[in-house]
Amino acid sequence: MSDKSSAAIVVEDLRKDYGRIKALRGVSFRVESGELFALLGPNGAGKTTTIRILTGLTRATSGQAFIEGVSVFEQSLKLKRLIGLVPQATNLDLELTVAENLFIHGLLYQLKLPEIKKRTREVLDYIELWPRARSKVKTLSGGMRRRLLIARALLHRPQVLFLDEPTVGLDPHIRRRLWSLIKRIQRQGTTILLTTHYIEEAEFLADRVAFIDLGKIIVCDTPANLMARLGQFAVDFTDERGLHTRYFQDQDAAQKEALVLSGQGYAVTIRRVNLEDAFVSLTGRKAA
Ligand SMILES: Nc1ncnc2c1ncn2[C@@H]1O[C@H](COP(=O)(O)OP(=O)(O)OP(=O)(O)O)[C@@H](O)[C@H]1O
Repeated sequence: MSDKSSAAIVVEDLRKDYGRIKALRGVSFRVESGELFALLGPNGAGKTTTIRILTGLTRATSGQAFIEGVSVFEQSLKLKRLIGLVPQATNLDLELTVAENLFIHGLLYQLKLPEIKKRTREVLDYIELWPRARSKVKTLSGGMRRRLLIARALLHRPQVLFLDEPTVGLDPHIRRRLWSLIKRIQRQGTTILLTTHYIEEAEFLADRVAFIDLGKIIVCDTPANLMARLGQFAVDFTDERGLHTRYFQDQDAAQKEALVLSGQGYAVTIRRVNLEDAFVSLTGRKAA
């Protein structure tokens, strides 16, 4: 086995059964320090289960996991200080203000009062919500609440941040704003593991992507390598059975194929290969 202490996250053969449901069937991966790693997969693939295990919210049926060399299963208190979690559901106290929500989190993490005050200002400035510090959370928009969840997860300066479907249900422009915030957090040295079923989110954000389906990782690589497996160019055409795509390494070959197909009367499009092509060809279905 590789050295556990040099990676930010090491996961070895994780299995999780919920009764007869096998949510995870032997998941293994490694995330290097400072890396942004995406678990990409359809609903029910096992993404949230993986995050819940790695953040100590659920016990695995078997397997091992280490964060910064700390055993997730044996050193849960030490683990808590190392990690921050942005859950899928907005579990903020809606009746309390933005600052009060952060204050409670600071108390739970046993931060000293001056530290809580200082960090509240810092994280709210960081996510551009300081002017709303005294607003009740129920008056914030969905995008603001999502940013506040991120600020709360960063309050105690975690080394590893877990983001479970961080932009689900948000407008495209708010999603892009969150993407740049997530990139900024990574640039400041935080290791990030995020789950998503949006392919473009993984393609845009992740240094490496693991495709997960039915509780197993199918493939794990950089977006560029995953796409290069298919080629550089895709030729789409439609017939009575639906949409078909053929892949080519060079543009000339793609253009030749497109000419042949359009000569046969098909509507044809040539485009660059994207991560969705890689996902569909590996899993045989769409992520979302
Ligand atoms: N508490 C639970 N009890 C029983 N089955 C569960 C429980 N939590 C998850 N599952 C099942 O485990 C499998 C994996 O679920 P999980 O929530 O990890 O998937 P996911 O990839 O995060 O999907 P989603 O994007 O919908 O959250 C699914 O079949 C799900 O129904």
